[in-house]
Amino acid sequence: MSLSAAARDYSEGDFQNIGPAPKPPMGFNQTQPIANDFNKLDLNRNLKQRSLVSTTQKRKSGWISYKDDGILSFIWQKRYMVLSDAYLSLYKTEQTIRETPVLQIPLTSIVSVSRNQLKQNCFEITRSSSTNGSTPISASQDGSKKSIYISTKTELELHTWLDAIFARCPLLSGVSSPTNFTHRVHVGFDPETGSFVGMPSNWEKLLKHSRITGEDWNNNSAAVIQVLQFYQEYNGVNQSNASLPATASSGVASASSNNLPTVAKNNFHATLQTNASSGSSSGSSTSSFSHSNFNTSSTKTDTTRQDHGKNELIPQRKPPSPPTASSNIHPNVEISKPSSNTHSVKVPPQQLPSSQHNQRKPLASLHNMANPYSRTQAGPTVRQQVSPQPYSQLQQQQQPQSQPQPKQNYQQALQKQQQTQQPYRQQLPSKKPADVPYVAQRDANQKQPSPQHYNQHQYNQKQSTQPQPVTIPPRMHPQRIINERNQNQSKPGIQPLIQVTTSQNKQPSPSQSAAQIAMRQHNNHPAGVSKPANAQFQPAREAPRIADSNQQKPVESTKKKVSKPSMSNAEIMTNLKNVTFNMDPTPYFRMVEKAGQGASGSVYLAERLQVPPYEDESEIKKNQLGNKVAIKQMILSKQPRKELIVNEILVMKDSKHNNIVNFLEAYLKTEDDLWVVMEYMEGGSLTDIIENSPASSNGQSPLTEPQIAYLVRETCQGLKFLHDKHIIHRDIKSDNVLLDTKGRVKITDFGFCAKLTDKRSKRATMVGTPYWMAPEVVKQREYDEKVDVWSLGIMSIEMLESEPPYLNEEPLKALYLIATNGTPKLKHPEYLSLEIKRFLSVCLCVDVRYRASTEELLHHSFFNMSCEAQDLTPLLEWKN
Ligand SMILES: Nc1ncnc2c1ncn2[C@@H]1O[C@H](COP(=O)(O)OP(=O)(O)OP(=O)(O)O)[C@@H](O)[C@H]1O
Repeated sequence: MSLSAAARDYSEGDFQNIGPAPKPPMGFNQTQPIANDFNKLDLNRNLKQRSLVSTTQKRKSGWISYKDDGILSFIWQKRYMVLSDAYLSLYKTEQTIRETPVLQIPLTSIVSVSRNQLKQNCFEITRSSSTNGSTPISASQDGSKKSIYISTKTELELHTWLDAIFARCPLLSGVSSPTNFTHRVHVGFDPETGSFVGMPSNWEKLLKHSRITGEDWNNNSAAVIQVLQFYQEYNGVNQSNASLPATASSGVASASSNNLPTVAKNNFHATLQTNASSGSSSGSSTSSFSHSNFNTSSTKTDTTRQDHGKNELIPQRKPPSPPTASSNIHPNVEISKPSSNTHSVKVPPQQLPSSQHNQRKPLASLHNMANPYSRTQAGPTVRQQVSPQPYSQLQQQQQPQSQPQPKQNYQQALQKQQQTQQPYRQQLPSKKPADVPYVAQRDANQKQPSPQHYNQHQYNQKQSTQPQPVTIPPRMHPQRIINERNQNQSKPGIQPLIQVTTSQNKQPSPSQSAAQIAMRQHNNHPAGVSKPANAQFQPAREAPRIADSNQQKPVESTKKKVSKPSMSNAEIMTNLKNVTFNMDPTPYFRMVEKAGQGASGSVYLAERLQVPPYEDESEIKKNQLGNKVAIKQMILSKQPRKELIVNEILVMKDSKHNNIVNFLEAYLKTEDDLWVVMEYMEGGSLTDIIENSPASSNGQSPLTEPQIAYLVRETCQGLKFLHDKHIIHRDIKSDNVLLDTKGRVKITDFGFCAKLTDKRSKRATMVGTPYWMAPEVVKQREYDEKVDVWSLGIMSIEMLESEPPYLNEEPLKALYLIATNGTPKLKHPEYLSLEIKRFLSVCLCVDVRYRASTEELLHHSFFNMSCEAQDLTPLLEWKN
């Protein structure tokens, strides 16, 4: 098929989002309302005829310990307790329930049930002996009261017994005393007040600041609940999120997800159940709200089970950029605008999160800008089929891949780009894309897919509306989160990596042994090395980031709540000492300048002055003298998660690859002062490149497609290396990709890496940075290496659009959008080549089965247009 013929095959259905909206949670509220059973009580039954409890009548039974207040009151006896509609009976054994019980209490005689501290999981049942079982009396008619004490094995059993007894005793209110009670809340959105009603107060506060609207709620209330759960888990320990009121954070912090809030949505409102034991719901009220506008589709949803775990919000490196009017809303994302009759949440300006008051760069109007992607029209002629089948199969169906001829393609690409850019500049202001037939907007020579080739797996190409004047905000570093929710003392989320290496330590591999032995030897090395002249150099560790001019506040100003460490300090230090030299490295380096500021420490450019005394045993050779190195200095006592640092060193040490920042050595200068020496990447991070690209300032895409192809391919090679070792990076984004002056590209920041093992081939921990997170992570499903592929796709969008999708949104809203929108939409797909869109479609495929692996990606035709390393030089000029 010719390219132009293929172009005609485009239809409106092409490039639709791949994945369906997530199923809302279900399984919520397993407990039947007490009232249901209570209503079933038949008090007029002839109780005497029912002195023996038949098994069919039995409502609940089980072993308990029992003691009464009579002569045997000091003995706890094991009994089999049976609750029927009329009696609470105690039997010696389960087999004797057809015989006369040891004790039988008519439920009509029970005047109170309450918890008791006599024993663990104990409650007291008080009955009035003046009742005969047929004539209920009120508790106030007390004749002589008798108590028995019941103790259950577990707290849970206790609660289920209490609930069951309360539900069947006519003299009790039908509502147990608060033990493990739950709030049942009808939730809705009141368009008149512009606020959510019936929410637990902490959620209400979160929503208020999230820009999640009533419309969002209508569209997918389950997803809102899901992201609230997600968000509360990691914000539970977040004190750094300026956008959250303190009360909200703290309230959420204590929230338990035992009873998952889940939506069982009816026409007008959803019912939430939150665990009251959290205390976070105290401010919530049971209320109902209904409004005709909420007549949305009713969906019974499935529940994503959440486990308790540790959460951590890594400090915000830059606050999320503030939303400004409509301009910051992604043109393809429908977000209702606040108005009196819409469902938007009204947030008074004074209540806006502090981040929303941030100053912003002057913004360019899209109407006045040239092709925003400054793309090339060139591309290989190899067609790639994308259909709903595993990516590996898709690849086999493709035409054989020719060997990439990057240089040639790049030159063609540049040529075409020069030819095509100008027309776009002319075209944009006058023509509304929506008014122009889609195909007509594209280069007639550009090859087009047939609808069947794209099926659901292509990028959303159709512009539903005319592009709004889009403002490109200064790039803000978003929050990074880690939530090892399955973590516990014995099974911390990152432990596998450490364990693996520990076992490697026992049987060192040839490549490792020398350094390991050297390090061990030097662990006891006295630090009394004389300081050279430059040793007084003491970099200001707390200084604001210098390589990042957009940073609004010093990273140190955001505090992390220290979650319970998964390893003891001593264990961490032992692990750390195994991978570091225990000595003062100051004589060996000359600090040149500060190169950057991270959350955990400052990074310095340094020059290697001397070969340390362990030269024989290490890989450091004399010819490395004078070499530039990067030294990351960290104060250990300031690290909330020291094990992440150990993790990072272990991964780096073990990952020698052209596309991974090379770890050189690490020093424990003192017990508190850690220096990690690595190769210096003078080009800075990809984020810097994007921000400083000359094209961005013209309102164009910061990088060209050939440049993107090169950068993504290099990153993908590094990722493949990690994935081959079953390591997931989990925080792929432009901030974590560094360049040197020769245009070499390397992945860094391995603190969040996780190792997949045979036993644990999937992960379920919430780790990463929200905007780059794959939907399966947001939805707290199990995931594998392909989360990095998703993030790689998002990183490609950063290079096209200067920022990841939803960056202007509050993190909570962004999570909602990731969960519900699935594959994000491009701002201007019409200016992109088919290859990059195909590439993005296989990276950003919601269904993980159809998402490409890094191995598969490396054969993608998109990389055929890759430029050469030296072609990145213009992008690095800003550093000079
Ligand atoms: N090897 C390196 N060469 C040159 N510059 C580097 C190197 N490593 C880091 N930097 C610079 O230092 C900055 C901070 O790096 P770091 O890895 O500490 O960042 P972070 O990921 O934000 O923090 P952390 O890893 O502590 O959470 C980077 O943005 C980069 O500009």
